Amino acid sequence: MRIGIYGSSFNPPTNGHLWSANTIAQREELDKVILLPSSSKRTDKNIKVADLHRMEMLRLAVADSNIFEIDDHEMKAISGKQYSYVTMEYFREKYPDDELFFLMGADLLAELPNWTYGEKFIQSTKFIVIERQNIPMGEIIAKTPMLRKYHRNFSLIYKGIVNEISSSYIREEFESGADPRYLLPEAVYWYIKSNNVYLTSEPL
Ligand SMILES: Nc1ncnc2c1ncn2[C@@H]1O[C@H](COP(=O)(O)OP(=O)(O)OP(=O)(O)O)[C@@H](O)[C@H]1O
Ligand SMILES: O=C(O)c1ccc[n+]([C@@H]2O[C@H](COP(=O)([O-])O)[C@@H](O)[C@H]2O)c1
Repeated sequence: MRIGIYGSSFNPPTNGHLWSANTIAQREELDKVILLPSSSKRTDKNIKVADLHRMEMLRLAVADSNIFEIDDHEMKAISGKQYSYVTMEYFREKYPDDELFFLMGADLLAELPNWTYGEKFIQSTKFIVIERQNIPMGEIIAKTPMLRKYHRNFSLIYKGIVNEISSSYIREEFESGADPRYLLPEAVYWYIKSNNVYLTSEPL
C-alpha cells in the first residue's frame, strides 16, 4: 500500500487540510492518508485547545471518508517533544511492507533542514509537498543545499486553484464573532458552536 502521513494541530481541521490531502491522494495514487494530530503538549506551538476537542473535531471531519484514518500516536505521547523523524520511524515499524510518504504544505519546506534530525529525516523520507500561495517550491529546493542534495525524495503537487483556507483564519473568525461556516466540514462547525471551542471575545 501507498500511505501518506499528514501531521497538523488540526485546530480546527479545515476544508483546506481535507481537500489538499485528498488531492494528493488522488494524484499520487495513495491508498490511505493517516491524519496525525499533534499533542497540545507540543513545545514549539501554543495550542490552546484541548486534545479531546481536536480529536473529536477530526473524527467528525473524516467520519464519512474511506481514505482518511486518524492515528493518535503523537497525541497520546507523554513527551511534548514531537519530532517527525521519530514519528516516521514509528510508522515504518508499524507498516514494514508499505510505502510511506510524509505530506506537507510548501510553507514548511524552507525550514525542513532545521527540524530536529533534519538531515536524517530528509534523507530517509519520501515527501509529497503541496503548493501554497506565493511559495516557489522548486526554487526553494534548488536554492537550499540539503534539499537539493536529496531532491529525489520530493514530489511536488501544484494545486490548479488557490485554496488558502487556514486554521488560524477560522479561529480568528470565530473569536471575532464572525461566521466561517463552509470553510470547514459542517459537523466540525456545529461542534465548535455547541462546545464554544473558540470563545467569542466580549463586545467592547
Ligand atoms: N489550504 C491549504 N493548502 C495546502 N496545505 C495546507 C493548507 N492548510 C494547511 N496546510 C498544510 O497542513 C499542514 C499543517 O498545517 P497547519 O494545520 O499548521 O496549517 P494551518 O491551517 O495554516 O494552521 P495555522 O493557521 O494554525 O498555522 C502543513 O503542512 C500546511 O502546509
Ligand atoms: O520534527 C520537527 O522538528 C518538526 C518541526 C516542525 C513541524 N513538524 C511537524 O510538521 C507537521 C506540521 O507542523 P505545523 O507546525 O504546521 O503544525 C506536524 O506533524 C509537526 O509535528 C515537525
